[in-house]
Formats: sequence, C-alpha cells, structure tokens
Amino acid sequence: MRIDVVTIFPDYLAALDLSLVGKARRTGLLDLRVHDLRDWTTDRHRTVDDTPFGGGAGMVMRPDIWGRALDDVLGGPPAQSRLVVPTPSGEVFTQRHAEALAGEEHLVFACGRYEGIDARVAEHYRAAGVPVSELSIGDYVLNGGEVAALVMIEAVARLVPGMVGNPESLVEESHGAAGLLEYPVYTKPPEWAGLEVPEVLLSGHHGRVERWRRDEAITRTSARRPDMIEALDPATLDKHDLRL
Ligand SMILES: NCc1ccc(-c2ccccc2)nc1
Repeated sequence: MRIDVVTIFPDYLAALDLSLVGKARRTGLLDLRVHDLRDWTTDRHRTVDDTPFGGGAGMVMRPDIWGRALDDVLGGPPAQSRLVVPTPSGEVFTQRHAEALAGEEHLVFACGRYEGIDARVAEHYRAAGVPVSELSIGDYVLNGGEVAALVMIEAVARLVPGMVGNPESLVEESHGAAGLLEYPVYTKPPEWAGLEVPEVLLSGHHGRVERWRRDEAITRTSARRPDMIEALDPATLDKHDLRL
C-alpha cells in the first residue's frame, strides 16, 4: 500500500518513522511519502492561503496550489487512489472506515490548516472520478488535519497484512468481539499499592474468567458508552451469551 501525505508541516508526520509504521516503511510493506505543500507554490513567500470569499475570520487554503500538488501526488488513473481529507465537518472515522481504507491501493491525505481547504478541491477530484473521503476523528477543534491524519494512518496501517506480527491481535481489541468496550486488564505483581487483582483472574478457571470479562465489558460499556449498548445486535448478544 502507498500512502502520500500533503501538508505545510511535514515534520508533524515524523512520528510515522517510528515503531510498526516505521518498520513497515523500511521493509517496503508500506510506501509512505510526506510532501510539503509549499513545494508547489510559485511566489517568493511560498503562499498557500488567502482571505475567504464572503468575509469572515481566518484564511482559506488556495485551490490552485492544492490542485498542482494533488495532480502530482494522485498521478495515475483516478480509480486507483482515494483522496482523504481530515476535516471537522467530515463523516466520523470508525474502525469500519479503517478496514475499508486498508483495502485501498493508494491513499492521499490532504492536511488542511487555517480555516480549511477551498471546497472546490474535493469537488474537482470527485468530478474527475477520484473517490474522496472527508473524515473527522471527533468533535473537537484542532489547528489542522495532520494529527487526524496520524490517527487514521495508524489505524489503517496496522490492518495491512504483515504489519502486525500476530494477526490475532488485530481483532478489535479496544471494542471487544461483541462491539463492547474492552474489559480491565491486570498483570504482576498480584498486589500493588495495597490493591489486589480480582480473585477470579488468579483462579485458573477459564470459564469463570471468561464470564467475568464479559460481565465487566457490559458493565463498562453501559456506564461509558450507552450508545454502543443501543447499537448491539441481539444476535451478537446471543452469540456471546451476553445478557444486558
Ligand atoms: N476531526 C478533527 C479535526 C480534523 C481536522 C481539523 C482541521 C482544522 C483546521 C484546518 C483543517 C482541518 N480539525 C479537526
């Protein structure tokens, strides 16, 4: 898989040289390239923004600069690349999106700053047949798309076959098999700071451990994410012998 990131802060993406993603790059599993949008400017000040039509505060990123950059980076036939634009006004990115994006041959992340990118950029590439995903990682204000791109790239890259040593660990561990939150985990020492590990986990009784973990997952999900409880598919509840 190839991933390109276009940004005015390329150093922001340095974190992708580390750990699993870094290793995948070195082994050629992941072809990740970071580009400075200013490389496509033509003026002395390398300007990428201008004032918004219709007035209002802040600046907007210019479509002509983005157009030159994305034409270069998208390259080849449109059908083979997906343009991903992190934006607070996008569809909320979920594990489903990560799974879908992990199946793509080529992703291009356009990281906006200021008040965002001129809306004609997404419109232009959609009209040219390039699939465009405008995605939000949550309802909070950031100063640009780079952090959101890091989140999405990590979520996607770890799903690329061969990325993670043990494919077992790719099961949605943070949203357990049944679409519930993960149960609490413990390790040695058995007592720490006057706190003990739940007895059942030391019992060696796998059936009881499994039951305890399922109950904990339900308790946590009910308390922290009632929306997920609502969304639970009854068949899943049966499959996992879960009772709310
Ligand atoms: N969903 C989080 C998120 C993603 C992107 C941006 C953003 C901010 C400024 C310019 C361009 C994108 N903000 C929040």
